[in-house]
This record gives sequence, C-alpha cells and structure tokens, in this order.
Amino acid sequence: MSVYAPFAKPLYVMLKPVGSFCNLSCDYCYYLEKSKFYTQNKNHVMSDELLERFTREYLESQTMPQVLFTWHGGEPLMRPLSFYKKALELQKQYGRGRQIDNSIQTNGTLLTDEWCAFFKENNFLVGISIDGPQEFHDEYRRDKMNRPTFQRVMRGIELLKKHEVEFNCMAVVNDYNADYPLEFYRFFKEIGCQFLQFTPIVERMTNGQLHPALASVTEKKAELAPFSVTPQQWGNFLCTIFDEWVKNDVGKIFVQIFDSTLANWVGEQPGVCTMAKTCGHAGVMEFNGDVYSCDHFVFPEYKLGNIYTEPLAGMMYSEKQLKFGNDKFDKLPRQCKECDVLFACYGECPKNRFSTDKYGETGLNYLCKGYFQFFHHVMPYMDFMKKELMEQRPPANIMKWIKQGNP
Ligand SMILES: C[S@@+](CC[C@H](N)C(=O)[O-])C[C@H]1O[C@@H](n2cnc3c(N)ncnc32)[C@H](O)[C@@H]1O
Ligand code: SF4
Ligand code: SF4
Ligand code: SF4
Repeated sequence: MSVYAPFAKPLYVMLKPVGSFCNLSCDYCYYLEKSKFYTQNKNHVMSDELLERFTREYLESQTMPQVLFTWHGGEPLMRPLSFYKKALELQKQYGRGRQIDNSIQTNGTLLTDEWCAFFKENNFLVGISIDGPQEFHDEYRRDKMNRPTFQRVMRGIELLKKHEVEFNCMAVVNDYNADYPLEFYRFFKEIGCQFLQFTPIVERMTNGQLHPALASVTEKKAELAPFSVTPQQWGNFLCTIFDEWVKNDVGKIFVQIFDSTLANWVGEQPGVCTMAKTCGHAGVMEFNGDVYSCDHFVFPEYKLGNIYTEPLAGMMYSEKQLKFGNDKFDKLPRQCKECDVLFACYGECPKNRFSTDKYGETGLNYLCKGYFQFFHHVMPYMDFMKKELMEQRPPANIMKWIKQGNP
C-alpha cells in the first residue's frame, strides 16, 4: 500500500520576536528597514498570545517527529529571558513528546552568563554574527552610536565557550573583507569556531540612498550598494579558502558552502536553500503574525497572510508559496539551463538575479562569474570526495590524496 503524504517535509517558519528592532545598526543590514512596513505599530514585540497561537499551530501542523524553532531578528536577545522560558513551556505543552530543537541567531553583544547558562541547559544552537578579525568586523558592524562592536561580540563568544554552548559563526563577505580570505578563515579557526557560514553581501539601493533604502528585488532601477562583494572577489575568496581547507581541515572545520557543494555533487539535498534546485521551505513570521515567503523577501508583495486569519500550513503550502519556491528553477535564464555546473549552483538565490546572461536574457545571478570559477575550481576535489563517500570511506581522505601529489 502506498501512503500519500503531501507534506512529508518539515514545516519551517522562523520567528521575529522583536521584528526588525536591534541594538546595532550594521550598514549593510537588509532587515533594519523592515520597520517601515510597520509604522502603525508602536512597539514591535510579539505578544504572549501570539507566541502561544504560533507554537500550537506550528506543532500541530508538523508531519515530522523533529521540530525546529528559529529565533531571528532584528536582535532576538532584545526580548527578556522570561519570553524564551515561556516559549519553552509552550513547546512542552503542545509538543506531545516530539523532539523540539531551538536555534537563535544573534549579534552576540547582549550575551551574559545568564543567557548562556539558559542556552546550555536547553540545548540551543546559537548562531553568532561576526565578520572576521576586528578591522573587518568593525568596518560595518557598528552600534546605534556608531561605536565598533568587535570586543563585545568576542566577549559573547567567550561566554558561550565558558558555558559550552554549541555555536556557529555567520560571517558576511563584503567589498572590504573579501580580499583577505586567509586572514579571515584563519581567524575563525583561532577563535575555535568549527562551523562556519559565509554569506555574500549583494544589495542594491535606490536614489543613491543607502540606509534605510536597500532596494526591493522587484525594483528595476536600483544600483549596486558599495559594500557589495564583486563576482570576482567572491570567486577568489571561495577558491582561496577552499584550497586551505581541503589540504588541512576536512572533517574538522565545517564550511557550509563546501558541505552543500559536496551534497549536490553526490545528489543529496544541500543544507542551504540557495544551493537547492527549488526553495520556499522556510517562511518568516513577524512580531504581529504576518507570514512571508522568505527572510530575504519580507516585502508586501511576498506576504502570504497573517496567522490570525489564515492557517500556517495553508500559507506555507499555498499555490503562491509553491510558485515562489519553484520559480527558483523555472525562472533560470538560458545560460544557467545550459551551464555544466547547474547541478551544484542552481543559480543561487533569486534575490541576486538581476544581471543579463550572454543571450540577453534577464535573471542571471549577479555573482555568476564567481560561482562558475568556484565550482570549476573544486571539481577534481569534489569528484574525489564523492568517490570516497560512494565507497563508504571518509571524504577527509582527500588530505592524504593531496599530499601524494594529486590532483
Ligand atoms: C539580519 S541578522 C538578524 C540576527 C542578528 N541581529 C544577527 O546579526 O545575527 C541575520 C544575519 O544576516 C546577516 N546580514 C545582514 N545584512 C545582510 C545582507 N544585506 N546580506 C546578507 N546577509 C546579511 C547578518 O550579518 C546576520 O548574520
Ligand atoms: S545586528 Fe543583525 S539585525 Fe542588527 S543591524 Fe546588525 S545584522 Fe541587522
Ligand atoms: S529566495 Fe533565496 S534565501 Fe529565500 S529561500 Fe529562496 S534561495 Fe533561500
Ligand atoms: S554558474 Fe552561473 S550560469 Fe552556471 S548555474 Fe550558476 S549562475 Fe547559472
């Protein structure tokens, strides 16, 4: 007998418990300006009632035994600890024995012993945003008084380590730090971060205004923001770090884009939406219950509805959201459809597809040249690691293979 399970995928919606409110004011931040959609609301705080409604519905809509709650922002540590204690109580109440995990994405500046003890006790995975060594980090990650934040973030990381909280580092790659890949990579190793995620900054702006005016993806007349990384920088950055990683650190340091590339090489699902064939599996719920297609598409035209008027599962499995996710593949321009590394790249994120391809079709990813360089550069290594995996040997064998003079 076959079982029809249309939703045999986890339902995943990230939460914004303080909307876009934040104690910092990073120049490149795409989320700060979202408050302009909520000028009617005096305070951008998720009520206990909404928290309960979401928790109940989110848990009831799940078709998988494991459920992940992700706390995001703005800066989610601007809510007091009592809010998260309440959230855990509700998870227990409505979880009916399911395994529930929590992750939180933070700038790390507000961490205290008390927060870290709580995260440890409740098994939170903490994502910390840090853009590399002090000089790089402080270039754009500054507080509302324009003061640098590196020291405060490092203090937070020390506290996480002291309390043995599991954490990973999220770093953006921009015009300023992209030319120093090795300094950047070695820094993360030195501070003891094993799990790394690099995100390229690609933003556009309108009317020459930087902040708060990052341009919507639908705006045609937008210029590139000066802090964006160039395709060449991005390609060189990835290739240089890959070369260092593949010789020394496979199986010790986990770099998300390298892992996802290997996953695509062997035909598994990559761990990140940008490298997948289709997307749209991760929605966002704002402090007032509005649900959007994706964290990078919090614009009125991508609103799926509000949890007070529409069921969560209905919004996430709606035609509109399905189309949003399928468009990632369906709208690829001809150059991508013919590309020999399409299976690894899939045109990356649709938010970055504002260039024109060699046939004059729109919708080519602005970073195309960088990705093309990277995927071609890693080909022999990925082929080797794929072979090892297929024969049930660890991909880390590649380090020995390289020492023997390969490829
Ligand atoms: C918007 S923040 C929210 C959570 C928290 N305030 C933090 O900084 O980690 C989430 C992540 O997005 C990254 N980010 C901010 N602006 C970005 C942009 N324009 N492009 C890509 N990533 C960006 C941040 O560095 C951070 O790692
Ligand atoms: S700390 Fe996070 S939310 Fe705040 S401005 Fe920086 S990137 Fe944006
Ligand atoms: S639009 Fe980009 S960030 Fe959003 S889900 Fe798709 S690939 Fe991921
Ligand atoms: S490398 Fe360029 S052409 Fe190839 S799939 Fe990626 S974006 Fe498209």
